[in-house]
Amino acid sequence: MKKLLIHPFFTMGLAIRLALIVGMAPLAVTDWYGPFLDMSTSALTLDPWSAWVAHGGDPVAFPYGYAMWLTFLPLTLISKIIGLPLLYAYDLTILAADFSLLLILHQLLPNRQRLLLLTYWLSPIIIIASYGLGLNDLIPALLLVLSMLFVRRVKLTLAGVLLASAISAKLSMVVAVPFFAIYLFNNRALRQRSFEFVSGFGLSIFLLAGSFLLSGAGLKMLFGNPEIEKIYQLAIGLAGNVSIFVVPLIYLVMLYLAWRVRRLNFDLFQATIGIAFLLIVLMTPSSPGWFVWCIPFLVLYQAMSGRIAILMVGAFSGGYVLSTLLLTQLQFANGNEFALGVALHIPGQMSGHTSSLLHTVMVAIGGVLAIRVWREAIGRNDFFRLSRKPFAIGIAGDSGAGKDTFTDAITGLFGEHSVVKLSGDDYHLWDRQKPMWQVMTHLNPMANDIEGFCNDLVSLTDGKSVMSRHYDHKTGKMSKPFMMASNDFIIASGLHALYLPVIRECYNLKIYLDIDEELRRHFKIKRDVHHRGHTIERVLGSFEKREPDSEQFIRPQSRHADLIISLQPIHPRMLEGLDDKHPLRLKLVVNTRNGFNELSIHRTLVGVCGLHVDVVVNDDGSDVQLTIEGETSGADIAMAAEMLCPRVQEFLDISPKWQDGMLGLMQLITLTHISQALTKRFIK
Ligand SMILES: Nc1ncnc2c1ncn2[C@@H]1O[C@H](COP(=O)(O)OP(=O)(O)OP(=O)(O)O)[C@@H](O)[C@H]1O
Ligand SMILES: O=C(CO)[C@H](O)[C@H](O)COP(=O)(O)O
Repeated sequence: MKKLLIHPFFTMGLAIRLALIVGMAPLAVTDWYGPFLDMSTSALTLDPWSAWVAHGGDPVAFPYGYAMWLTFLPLTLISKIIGLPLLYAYDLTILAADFSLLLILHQLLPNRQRLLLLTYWLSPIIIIASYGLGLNDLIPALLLVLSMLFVRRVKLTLAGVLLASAISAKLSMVVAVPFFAIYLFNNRALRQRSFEFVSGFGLSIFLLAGSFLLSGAGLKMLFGNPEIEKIYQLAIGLAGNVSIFVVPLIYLVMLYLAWRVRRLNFDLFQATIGIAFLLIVLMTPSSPGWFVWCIPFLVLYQAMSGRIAILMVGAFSGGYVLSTLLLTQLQFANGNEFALGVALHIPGQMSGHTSSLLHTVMVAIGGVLAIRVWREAIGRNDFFRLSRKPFAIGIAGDSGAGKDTFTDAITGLFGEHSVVKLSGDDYHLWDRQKPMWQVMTHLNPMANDIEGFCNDLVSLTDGKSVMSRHYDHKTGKMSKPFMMASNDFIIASGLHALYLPVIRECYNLKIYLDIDEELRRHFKIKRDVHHRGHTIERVLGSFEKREPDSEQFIRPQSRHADLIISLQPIHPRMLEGLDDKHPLRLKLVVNTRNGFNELSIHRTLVGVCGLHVDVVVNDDGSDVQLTIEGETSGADIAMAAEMLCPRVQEFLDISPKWQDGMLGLMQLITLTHISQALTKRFIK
């Protein structure tokens, strides 16, 4: 923040603001807001609107709710006590809101001080609307952006309270509500907690709007405000009295498009609200203050897009300055006035034409900006791609290799709400007691409905639901069929998950679990005896019986994997005479076929997790082998993941479950590969 405040652009913007606060006396403040605030603080009442109208005040003077009034109250009261002109109390409140908005944008765009100061703090739209014309649109804009920041930080109750306050400050902010609803509802992780937002929003609306609704005069001022009619002005007349209102039509289309994106990320969320505001402002004879609503969104867009966007917003702002000054007079504190049309000797009608021409240019630039925002923030977006097609991971390996354990660990990262699991065990052709198992093992593809597995996988990757059954390892029987819906992530695991070429085609990432054979037998014996009700003799017998099928059908699948993960004991003979008192000490050997960022992984695993890592890379850099040893915690692995794959962080659950030790490292390595595969999908 220090960097922001000592930058010359900050000083320049502040000096301009202070000069305007001293030098200007905008009519909106001297004729409307100032007198209203003066009267409302002379005799404090909970219904200043009725008191104002009863004293013969202009009904258009303060058509806002409690949030707006309460924002101005403290400095108005203080200035009355210390005898400062009320105009300063008003301007300083605006300045405080303005500075707060700068700081919030700084939170959203850390390390972009120069750009932020150039595009926000020196924005002529903010300066002219707020300090030249005295308009108060910064207050609702600040509350709205603050609400979005708290949504991003998953402080949803507070976000709801702030959105309700933004609407109370200015009814137009209601435009953003459906976008909040779509964002929260379509994002499964947030949907679980959306009641927090709803309760904060509902309670605040009840308190802020409920008491306002009791004020008949307040309601009249709000709904009698001619500004509201502006959204109906652009209309296409049909037969009789019926017209199509263009602005509501565009707004509804925007809502539909946002809804169609099944899962919005934060960039998409703020981009859609920004576009909605931009289009509404451009398609109406909007007040100069309305443009202020778009500025925070345009700042975020300029940060994302770069130079051309900055130039376009600069041209847009230039058009705003000229057209506003042609149509609106500036009022100075010393009683002088300034009208650009008069200064340039442009006759009244001409200045209207010139202003309309400028507005047309602004609509053209604004329209292009809206399309660019849509294209860049929405088209080039991981979530958008994910929403079109789920991300499918295939995990194959022998019985007891750890497929279910690993699947559950990956699910813990994304959250049960975002994952659908397809298990090969559910496609065994027969229940446990069927005689067919005397002649065939589960490892034989013929003993499984691999076609059914494949069809269901294809349907799920196509976003369709499937009818599935579950094989219960306790009873050895299949469950009744049930409906299984597709989801953002599909994890298909099984003995034959990489067996058929057509199955392999479905995956974005193919993994083979190549666990050390002794370790696999150790894990399987423990699990089958303790959890699946088998005798030790039967399990030992099954190893011999299954070995030929394992060699023929299971192990060759590793050839097709992008990533082979092998859990091994540190010493080859460590499992002999093992007891439960001494924990197993394991190492992880990872082989990847598509090359990956082994140098940064190496650095991070050593630096952040304190592990020992060996790296072997083949000649062309495509095959990489990592051997990882040591103890590490889930918290350290989470930190490493933030550094190694920042782009996938917003795919993760609100509180992703990172495992300690080797399982956590398997999660991390897999996440780096998911990130890589998503990037590939993004480039294609
Ligand atoms: N990474 C791991 N760390 C510690 N224990 C593990 C790990 N992977 C597997 N295990 C142990 O091995 C046992 C078998 O794992 P799991 O049930 O996940 O294997 P599977 O491949 O799904 O087996 P199956 O195909 O027979 O269902 C588990 O009960 C678990 O205790
Ligand atoms: O190989 C297996 C899973 O991959 C199992 O052995 C198979 O599912 C049969 O299970 P159970 O022995 O509990 O009936």
